[in-house]
Amino acid sequence: MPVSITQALDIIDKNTPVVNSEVIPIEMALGRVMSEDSIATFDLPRFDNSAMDGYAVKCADANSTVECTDVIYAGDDPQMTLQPTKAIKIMTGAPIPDGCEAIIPIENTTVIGTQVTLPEEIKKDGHIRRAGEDIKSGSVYLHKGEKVTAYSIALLASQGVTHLRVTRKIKVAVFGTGDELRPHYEKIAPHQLYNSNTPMFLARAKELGCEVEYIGSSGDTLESLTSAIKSALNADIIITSGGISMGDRDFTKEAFTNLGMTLHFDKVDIKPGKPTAFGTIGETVVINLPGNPLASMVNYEMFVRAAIRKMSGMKAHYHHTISTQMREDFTLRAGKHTVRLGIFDGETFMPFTKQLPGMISPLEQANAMLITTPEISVLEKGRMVKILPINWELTASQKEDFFTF
Ligand SMILES: Nc1nc2c(c(=O)[nH]1)N[C@H]1C(S)=C(S)[C@@H](COP(=O)(O)OP(=O)(O)OC[C@H]3O[C@@H](n4cnc5c(N)ncnc54)[C@H](O)[C@@H]3O)O[C@H]1N2
Ligand code: MOO
Repeated sequence: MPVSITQALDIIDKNTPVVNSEVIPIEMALGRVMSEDSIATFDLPRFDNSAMDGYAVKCADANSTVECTDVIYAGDDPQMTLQPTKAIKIMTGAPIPDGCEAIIPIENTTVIGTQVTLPEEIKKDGHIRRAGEDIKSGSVYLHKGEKVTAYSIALLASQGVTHLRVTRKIKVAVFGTGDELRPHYEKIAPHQLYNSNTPMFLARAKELGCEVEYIGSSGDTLESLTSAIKSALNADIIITSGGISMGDRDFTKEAFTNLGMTLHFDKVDIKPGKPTAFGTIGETVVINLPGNPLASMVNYEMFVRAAIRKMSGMKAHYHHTISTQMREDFTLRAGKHTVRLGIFDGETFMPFTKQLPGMISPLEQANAMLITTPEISVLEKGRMVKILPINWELTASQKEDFFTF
């Protein structure tokens, strides 16, 4: 019995372990997932400072002319106190002197020699950046389970952090099965075909932040499959394609089971990609995808991506959708949970009219997919639909329903 897409995702979630962690320099941490919270050890900004090049003044001196003989630069440690009827010239980022109540930007003053005429009104705290207004000492500024971005790195650097604990890179091993498959760098006979799935799996795993090992392709015999699997067993995730339906030489599942794989499901109620299987050998996750390129890509996006996110320790590891409208009317065959690839243009979504499980070109053009429930046979122009983006990561920390019905 096939499991539903939702059941399949639940099973993957439950049976996919999070990889262990390592400590690395922040410069190397881009795209990794935080294994612990980062707690601020000091306020940011660290001290009250000026947001403008201008004058440190007192509010009571508004609408008068004050004397200025001192100047404070960024990086100075000013041991001075501002007195009434005086101003101290100050640069952006410089610590404000004691007694300073506001900063007046240079362009709002009139300066003649040491005499500075101030505006009619001075707002208390104007143009002063207060210590801790960005991050308070002791607060959590990055959370366990978050992906490290360029901006997380900025925060870490601003706290003087050199290293952080993140989950290690996930090791993915990929291979295709089928005697007809040949690597793209060889000459082939007219009855053979190039293995396009394996390079696709490999590139996609890299895009998703994994380390990848290319096992190439295995023949259709049990022996050949067993040897390919054995050389992949040090991986965290093994992704294969082909050899999993009803054909006389479809031995993939058998070869994995012989090597100790617990099979958690071997069919999903999804079109295309019904023969998708998921198992585990110890801590290693195995996903057998169908050989048909479009079916394997769709189920990679649906299931492999979910497993990678879960394994990486991401808190927001569930698929997240965009709600949009149909660009034009679209008819499809009812009766199945169907995935349609298409293009989201920022306002509307339009599925491709030509999409068959063996095709490759739609994979390259699509940037999103839509999943319909069995009763749907037509999607009218303007109808609200939910889509899963392919080209960018949109994730949720709560499980979400992503079907269009
Ligand atoms: N009697 C039945 N036949 C089939 C069923 C079924 O339920 N009953 N399901 C069909 C469905 S749905 C799919 S999908 C395919 C899945 O088949 P396999 O996963 O066993 O894949 P293969 O038979 O090995 O190959 C299918 C197709 O894809 C091409 N292929 C395989 N690997 C690659 C690769 N690495 N790169 C490019 N192309 C690849 C292969 O040459 C075949 O054309 O089964 C249906 N049949
Ligand atoms: O999964 Mo198959 O590609 O549905 O025909």
